[in-house]
Amino acid sequence: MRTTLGIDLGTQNIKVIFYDFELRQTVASASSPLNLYQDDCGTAEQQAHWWTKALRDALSRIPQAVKQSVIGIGVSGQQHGFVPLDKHGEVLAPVKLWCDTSTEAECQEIMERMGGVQRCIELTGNKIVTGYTASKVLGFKHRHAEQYKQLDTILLPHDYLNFWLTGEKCMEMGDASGTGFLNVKTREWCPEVLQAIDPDRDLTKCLPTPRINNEIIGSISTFAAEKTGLPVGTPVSIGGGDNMMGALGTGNITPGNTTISLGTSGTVFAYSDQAIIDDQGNIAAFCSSTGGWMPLLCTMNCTVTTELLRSMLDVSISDFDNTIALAPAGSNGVITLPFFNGERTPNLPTAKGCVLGLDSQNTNRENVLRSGAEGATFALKFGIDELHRLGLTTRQIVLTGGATKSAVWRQIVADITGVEVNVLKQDEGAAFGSALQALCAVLNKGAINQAFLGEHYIMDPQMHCEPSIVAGSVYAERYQQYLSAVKAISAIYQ
Ligand SMILES: Nc1ncnc2c1ncn2[C@@H]1O[C@H](COP(=O)(O)OP(=O)(O)O)[C@@H](O)[C@H]1O
Ligand SMILES: O=C(CO)[C@@H](O)[C@H](O)COP(=O)(O)O
Repeated sequence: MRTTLGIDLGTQNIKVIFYDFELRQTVASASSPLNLYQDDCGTAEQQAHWWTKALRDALSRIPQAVKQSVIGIGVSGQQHGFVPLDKHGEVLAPVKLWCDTSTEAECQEIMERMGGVQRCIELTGNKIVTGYTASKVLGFKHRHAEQYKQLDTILLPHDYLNFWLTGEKCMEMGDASGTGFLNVKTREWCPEVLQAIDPDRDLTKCLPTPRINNEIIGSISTFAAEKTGLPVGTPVSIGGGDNMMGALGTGNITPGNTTISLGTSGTVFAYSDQAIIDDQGNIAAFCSSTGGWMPLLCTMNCTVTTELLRSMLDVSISDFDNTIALAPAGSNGVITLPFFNGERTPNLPTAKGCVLGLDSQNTNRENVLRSGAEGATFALKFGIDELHRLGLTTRQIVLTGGATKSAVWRQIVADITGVEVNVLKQDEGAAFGSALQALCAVLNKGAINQAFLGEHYIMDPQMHCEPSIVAGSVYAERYQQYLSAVKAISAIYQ
């Protein structure tokens, strides 16, 4: 048996999958949950050592024979988080995550110093929105002046795991494009943003050069081998942001494909062989990890919404589908605006979740819970519309992320978007993508192409969903109501 290991550092859990590339199947997998520290000022943090502990925990449940079969390892991770290291490689502070909105004032401060939002988009391809790394670095400077002086290296979450596994500090172009300080057109750090963060210091000295090739960055150190049971010397590929690895793991490596991820965040993204810059700033102009670009819309409240409602309504995950199946498409008029953690798109960092349309007849668990899944999906339908506005097309949607396991939610995606939905047999897109990247790095000289990978993308016919015309017409009307409701509450939360 020969496998590659894909590791995905998500927000709610870390997953490991061992992919037997000869049999084309996952032979072992495990996940371990992660805590998240949040407060009512928008803070969302994790400790970097929680990640390594969870990784060790997940790997401890994999048989040693499977671990010995690994010929390459790839790491995927939640984007944007800021891991500040001192010169000894020690982490200086808790990691502010992609969903931390506490540095919204710093987003504004950076863009004002750069000459405004449009200038920022002109220089980097993106505006600095809540969650991107740039504002977290300035927030760190403001609030932890002493530790900021000791800042030696800026890493992103998956870079930190790479560092822990191999001792190498590096960055990958796709994940680097989510910092806010990369010019996505030239693929170089943008001096104007870095100076807006700190005019007195050359922050490029804290940044590893972003790498564009899917190369091997190092190998499992003796230290990491002792902690994890992985064979010392196993090659580790560069990895990438979870959406970039999700693109690779859902076959989204050529134009014309669309992926939706139903995870803690909701994302919708496409592949493009040229930079797609949105002057309205709804679609992020990220780089892909496969040499192109990855226009993406991210919402901060996808399964966040269903988890909160599920917990309030006391519905177990195994009863989730049965419960929401009791409500019809459109949830009998209940509409949830899912902004429980504030929101990035629409740009409403201080917004709150709102449940609208309740009356004496429709106030029940099934309508409210289903409206949560529908609201989170309306937010992603907006992403599809925005991609179309920028000239991209959608032939099919490949779904990934934890909630892909919900058959009812899969159908909701097809019905709201009006597009057929497919799921790969290897449905853990980000973990699978990093396992495939490791495979390409070890056996295909880093080249990622359909010719080498095509045979690994196997659709699961049982997960396929065709859009329903009847449900689609209910949703078309409800979507317009959703958009009007977002507009109405924007006035309250702006
Ligand atoms: N059967 C299911 N039905 C609905 N939602 C599910 C189901 N299984 C998992 N989920 C959701 O998926 C979430 C985890 O998604 P995942 O993509 O792993 O998140 P992340 O990568 O952000 O940590 C869970 O918290 C849960 O809300
Ligand atoms: O911020 C973004 C994308 O811009 C998020 O998609 C994060 O990358 C977190 O992903 P999940 O934990 O939901 O997988």
